[in-house]
Amino acid sequence: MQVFKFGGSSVANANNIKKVAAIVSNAAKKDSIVVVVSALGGITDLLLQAGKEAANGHTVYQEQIREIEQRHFEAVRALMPVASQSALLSLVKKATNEIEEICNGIFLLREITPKNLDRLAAYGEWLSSQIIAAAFKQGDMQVLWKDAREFIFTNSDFTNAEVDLAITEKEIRKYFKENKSNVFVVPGFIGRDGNGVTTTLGRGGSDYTAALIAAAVDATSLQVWKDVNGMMTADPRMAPNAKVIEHISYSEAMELSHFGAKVLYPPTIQPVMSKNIPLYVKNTFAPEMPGTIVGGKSKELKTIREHIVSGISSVNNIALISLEGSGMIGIPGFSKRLFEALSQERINVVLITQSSSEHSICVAIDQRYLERARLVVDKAFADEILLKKVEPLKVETNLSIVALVGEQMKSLPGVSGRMFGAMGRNGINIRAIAQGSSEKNISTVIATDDVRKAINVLHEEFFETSYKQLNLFIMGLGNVGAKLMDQLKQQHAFLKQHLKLNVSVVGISNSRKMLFKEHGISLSGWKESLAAGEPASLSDFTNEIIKRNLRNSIFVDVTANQEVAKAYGKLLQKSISVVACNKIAAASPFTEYKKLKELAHVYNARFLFETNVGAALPVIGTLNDLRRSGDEIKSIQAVLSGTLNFVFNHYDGTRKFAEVVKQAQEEGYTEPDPRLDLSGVDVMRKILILARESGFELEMEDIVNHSFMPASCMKGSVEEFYKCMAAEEAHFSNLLDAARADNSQLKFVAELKDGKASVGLQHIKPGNDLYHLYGKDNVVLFYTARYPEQPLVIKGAGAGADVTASGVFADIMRAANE
Ligand SMILES: NC(=O)C1=CN([C@@H]2O[C@H](COP(=O)(O)OP(=O)(O)OC[C@H]3O[C@@H](n4cnc5c(N)ncnc54)[C@H](O)[C@@H]3O)[C@@H](O)[C@H]2O)C=CC1
Ligand SMILES: N[C@@H](CC=O)C(=O)O
Repeated sequence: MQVFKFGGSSVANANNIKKVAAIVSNAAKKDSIVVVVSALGGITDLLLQAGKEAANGHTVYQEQIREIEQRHFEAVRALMPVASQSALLSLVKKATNEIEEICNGIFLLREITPKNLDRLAAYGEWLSSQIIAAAFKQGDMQVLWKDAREFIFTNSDFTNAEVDLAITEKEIRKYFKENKSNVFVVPGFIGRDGNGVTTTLGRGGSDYTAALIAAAVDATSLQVWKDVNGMMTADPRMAPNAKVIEHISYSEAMELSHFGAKVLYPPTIQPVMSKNIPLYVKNTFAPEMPGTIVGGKSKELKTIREHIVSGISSVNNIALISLEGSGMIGIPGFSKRLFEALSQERINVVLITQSSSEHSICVAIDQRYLERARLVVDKAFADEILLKKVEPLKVETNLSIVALVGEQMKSLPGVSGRMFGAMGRNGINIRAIAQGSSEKNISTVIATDDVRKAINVLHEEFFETSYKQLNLFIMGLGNVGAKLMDQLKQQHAFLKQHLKLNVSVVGISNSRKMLFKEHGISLSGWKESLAAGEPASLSDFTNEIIKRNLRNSIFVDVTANQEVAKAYGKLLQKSISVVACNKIAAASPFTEYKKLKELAHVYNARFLFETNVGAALPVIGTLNDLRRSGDEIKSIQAVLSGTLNFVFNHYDGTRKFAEVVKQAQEEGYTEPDPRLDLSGVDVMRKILILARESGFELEMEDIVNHSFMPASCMKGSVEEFYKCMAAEEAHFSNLLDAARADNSQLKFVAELKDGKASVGLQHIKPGNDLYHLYGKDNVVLFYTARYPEQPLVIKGAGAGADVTASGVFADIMRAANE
């Protein structure tokens, strides 16, 4: 004999019931089947609402009862031939009349009791089972209908009654021994107490009815048919990549169902586990799918199992209550009194942690019972609170529990480390932790706002063999930003295939417009979409990043804007990594630069700015590697301006100096404001950043700038700057002539020596390491303790949108792989 249970959505209407009939008819060809059914989807809620509306004096309950009636009438008419409908229609009518009479009574009294609620709710399963049994009889099945109240006996704890297992098992066995049929149909969820009054087994209790029957008759299997393909590794509404769990042990299934996986009603597992009956979770709408097998032989489990963790579950509406005080240390009985107080109020304890110092006990409860808990606990410890041995109950709300479940976790060190590491890198603050010694479940209490992110982060960490999701927010879509978008588009498939990274650009902004798309902005049509976006606002953009709270979020600053640089701190504090080619933050006052680094460290985020010096050349990374390995930077000599190198390489007297500068700007080497390059400020920023990364606490004001520009050209607008350079052509040609006369080339050189930095134009002779530097190249010479005479040299293109974008891209990959 097998027991099949069909849930509310599986029997929501006639079409679905026909699918159920096909499944049962097929199975009944080989075995005798007990079918336990829920109420038609939504009917239990309607019944309870009708009762509550009546108690509140609202006549809307009458409409709700008509709706209940109509739903059942429709099912009867669609399932039964006209000639056989009348008996069933009058059964529905009789039942809805009774429901109405009960509600009329409640309406008059303006009072509803748990007993009445159970009486009302029971009509749902009773009616559905009658209709389904009649529908089955239309086919080739021999069918017996049986009211579960005749063999499920409970106490009188209405709405959540406790089953008397011994009598129930005996009565079920007796019935199925004495009655033979191909198919039995039984209403789930309902039972009766010692006085013969109807009770219910708690919401979802039909699963339990089926499990009780399966255990009592020693069924070969229990099949729970749902509208999902099985138990999932996580709630698919939260984690779109959740997968069906093929095979899971009873205790894992129990842990998962206790912690919010609504697929199985928690008490369901115990009866089948005690008899080692395999439980299948299957999909009524895709019966060909294998579903999930709960239970079975452990040997089989180990070979099938791919993952250390079986599933991730969560439960919302949690409050943490903490009892703290120095008076608790070393004195037995505090926890006993706390739990007794909670139990008196029938407050269920969901999770417990106690510090080894015994200074505090922290308990997670359903948030609905918070006020009751506060009152009862403060009352229980009133004397100690008065004597200041214990503090009044501390309370935190809007929390959730997210738990990893898996039997294999206990044999593997490092699972909790991976769990906390992944959550920490994503800025998820863990308020409390619990892990039982069985190590089947590691539970964390976190803010409810972080639940979606946490589930996805953990799913990625423990289940994603396919890919890791990366969410980018890019601000600044000018020369460099646009190239970055091109490169992301070009590499998208490669990253997914080879690095298992799915990169989505979720937000973009230039100074005019901004745009967000959670599942990724099209990398082909982004320009048009951005043009149609909403007006840009830095604060709205950054707030939106925080609000979206997506895992593996990276903010990419491709502007040259000071205000944008000021927003990094706010993002880092939310564990959102920052990748910047904007140099303003790293060249800001030392305290601010240091603070950003500290924030990144404290909040487990990355603050990366490799392109601040030498575009994509590995300058900062190399410097960091040298220092990390214990080397010491003695001095640096460098040509760090692609623009100035380009200008002095191309200025040969055949064209005006201003024209060559214009060409550098047009080719995308200059800063958005080219005066920053020509004045030497851009190079000052770069040597400042190198000095700081070398360990020196320098400020911009400490850097000596031997500017070669006429002071008059640095006043006014960019247009006036160009006009002034044209007018001062003689000044620039004199510089060139002097260098030629000295058999030298002009190079704008940055130096750091003995903690002091300077920048300025120099005559560089053939043979000098800085001499052979073409186009827009940069060169950096590091003299260190380990490179005392022959420097470590880094050389190559130091400006240009394409190379800079590739440097930004590389920083994004570094942040992603952290
Ligand atoms: N061009 C190069 O070779 C290199 C450039 N960089 C840095 O790259 C950055 C960008 O340079 P380019 O792309 O050439 O500049 P760009 O002027 O072409 O682009 C800047 C973009 O930032 C946007 N923007 C400015 N303020 C904004 C705000 N408040 N909110 C949103 N968007 C804003 C502008 O609308 C524009 O789309 C600069 O910081 C520069 O120092 C760094 C290394 C090399
Ligand atoms: N404007 C800069 C670009 C890179 O930082 C330069 O010319 O070097």
